[in-house]
Amino acid sequence: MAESIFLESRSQCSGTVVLPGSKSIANRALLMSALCSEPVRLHNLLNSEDTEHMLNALTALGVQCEKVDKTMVVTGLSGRWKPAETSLHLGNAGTAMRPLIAALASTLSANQQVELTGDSRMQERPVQHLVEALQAQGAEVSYKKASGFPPVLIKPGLNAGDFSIDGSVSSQFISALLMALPLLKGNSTLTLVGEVVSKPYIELTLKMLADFGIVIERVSESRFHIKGSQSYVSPGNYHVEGDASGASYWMAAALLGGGPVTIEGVGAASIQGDKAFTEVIQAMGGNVDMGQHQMTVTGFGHIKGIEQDFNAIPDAAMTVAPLALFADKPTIIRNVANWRVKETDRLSAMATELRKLGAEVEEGVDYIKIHPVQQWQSAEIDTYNDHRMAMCFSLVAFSPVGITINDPDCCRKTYPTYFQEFSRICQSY
Ligand SMILES: O=C(O)C1=C[C@@H](OP(=O)(O)O)[C@@H](O)[C@H](O)C1
Ligand SMILES: C=C(OP(=O)(O)O)C(=O)O
Repeated sequence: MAESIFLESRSQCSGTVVLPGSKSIANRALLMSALCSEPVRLHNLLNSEDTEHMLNALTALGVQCEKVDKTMVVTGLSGRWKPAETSLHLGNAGTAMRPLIAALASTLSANQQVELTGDSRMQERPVQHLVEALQAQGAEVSYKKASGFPPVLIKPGLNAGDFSIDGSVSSQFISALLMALPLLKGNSTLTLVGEVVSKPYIELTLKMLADFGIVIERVSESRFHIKGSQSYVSPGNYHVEGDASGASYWMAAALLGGGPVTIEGVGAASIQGDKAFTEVIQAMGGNVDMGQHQMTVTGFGHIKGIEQDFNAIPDAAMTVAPLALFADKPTIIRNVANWRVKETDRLSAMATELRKLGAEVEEGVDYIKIHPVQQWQSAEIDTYNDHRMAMCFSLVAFSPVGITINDPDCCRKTYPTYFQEFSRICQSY
């Protein structure tokens, strides 16, 4: 794709979008399948940079991943990885890095060691809480560069026992432990400490673990009992539902462009927390007709500013920012401090780029307040190698001035076909 793309001013959006598979579900399903001993046929697996990294890593560990028609057939090794020593490059895929740290620490056998590394941004994204939780139970995980960040070297040595994990920076640390601890010899407990963020992703992990035959006993909101020596059991076939975070852009486009837009792949039956973005769309003035696995969104030409705690849906929350530019009053996106440790510092990047359009923006430690634009300025938007920055700012095409987006191709992390789809359903007349 071009280095930048100019999206001319649009006024309408209608049609049907079939969502690609969810990144969060795809990378969990790949890892869980790799931990089975019988094949799993994964349907509607997302094909994107983040899933490529997980697939390549599992393949390097000896897992057979074979594309048969539209299905990915994964034949796992129950954690009996093949190489004695290897280094795995995981790009900037948090859903690969964090779960693999814990899974490998739990399964490597004597004389095996694995280095996990990633791109330059991954080397700035924290893993300290997870690594400390593992080290406290004997894991040999060491930092190869900066303390607290990838790359890490993992050796065997982790024991079952009483684990405690700080969940205030990333829920991925908790998901990682929930997936890994059942593999240890011996029973464990897991206690969550700190103000846990992104909670629905923990529920997603628990639901998927149950689908793969793993039993986790939740004794309270923040405490789990986890039996050891469990085996992941192949469900045979596993369907990856559409990406609910990706759906947020089409819901927003329908709100701005009137709709109706039918979004297929996510509905009331979804197991992803980001389906709650439908409530945000309604609060901002849209209508959502929910089916079990799809929805239809309509807008009415009036967008309401909102103030809300978005801690539970940090990814979809970014989509509120471009909508706020068109609203009738200021919008405040609250409690999103961990935006700062994702693909880029999203609070800072969002404030900088929104201001280029003529918006008055206040950036707090853990919030952003966005005033509606009075006078649109045409701008060239930088995307910071952050797929969500690129996808969010496409929505500014509904302004009278259109929008230029630099490096739109960074959306390949989770949604490679995004801009083709955008041009297909968002029209200029
Ligand atoms: O577990 C997951 O699949 C994810 C959890 C969230 O991260 P944090 O828990 O770090 O907020 C989310 O932002 C990320 O895109 C995917
Ligand atoms: C934070 C994100 O990704 P990751 O899975 O790398 O954490 C995201 O997709 O918005």
